[in-house]
Amino acid sequence: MSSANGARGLGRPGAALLLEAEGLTRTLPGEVPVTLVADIDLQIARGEFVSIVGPSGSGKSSLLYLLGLLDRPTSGRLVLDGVDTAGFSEDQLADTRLAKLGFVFQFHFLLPEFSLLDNVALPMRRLARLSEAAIQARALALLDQLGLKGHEHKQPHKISGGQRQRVALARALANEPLLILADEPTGNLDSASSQNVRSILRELCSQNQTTVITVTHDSSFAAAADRAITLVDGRLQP
Ligand SMILES: Nc1ncnc2c1ncn2[C@@H]1O[C@H](COP(=O)(O)OP(=O)(O)OP(=O)(O)O)[C@@H](O)[C@H]1O
Repeated sequence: MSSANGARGLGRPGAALLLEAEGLTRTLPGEVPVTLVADIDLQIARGEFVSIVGPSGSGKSSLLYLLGLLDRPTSGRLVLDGVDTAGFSEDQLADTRLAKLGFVFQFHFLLPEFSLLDNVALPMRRLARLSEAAIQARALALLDQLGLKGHEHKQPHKISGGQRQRVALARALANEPLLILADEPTGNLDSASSQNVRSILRELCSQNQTTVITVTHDSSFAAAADRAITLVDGRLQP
């Protein structure tokens, strides 16, 4: 991990840019408007592993939601994979999230009535790029890769918390995203499971050139990242 924030430049000079934010600001309207994040300038390269750190309430999740197209900025620009997202309709945002992004949250958000296999297959079925046979084969391969072979037909309540988080990770990887956004992905896990999820994310970056941005309070996570960026009161620290 670099010691400096490197917030305004790429963590890997010369690497291709995946994401660029310029003056990104999100204010909630109201009698007293609340600014969640302000004037965020940030460049993230393909294959970079970035962790967002900072005190509670500093705007980390708000920034992650903006970068993941789950929320819209009130001002500023966000370019993802060479495309300015400013004029995107809700459908375009949803399509981009489905095709290019993968999400992992502190809570797994697996569908309880679905098998693990169907949970992982769901984003691929929505994207509809593969045949049903190929979708099932890929879901099985991902579950296998994440150490869940033999559990495919179980429902999420039949496996452990660490296993559920690995299923959530398999689901996030289903459509081969360019970028994984993870909000406290190890927040509910014991230390062995945390270590496991952390090394899987680290490997993804190194082997597949998948970019990972994670919000974390876990100092081991921040230490495993290529770069940590720090938010205080909604602003990036230089
Ligand atoms: N919908 C909302 N309405 C009002 N205030 C909000 C809303 N969402 C977030 N905030 C406030 O915006 C600030 C940033 O919140 P955010 O969740 O992004 O911070 P965080 O750094 O992720 O916090 P934590 O580490 O505790 O999860 C906080 O002060 C929070 O209370």
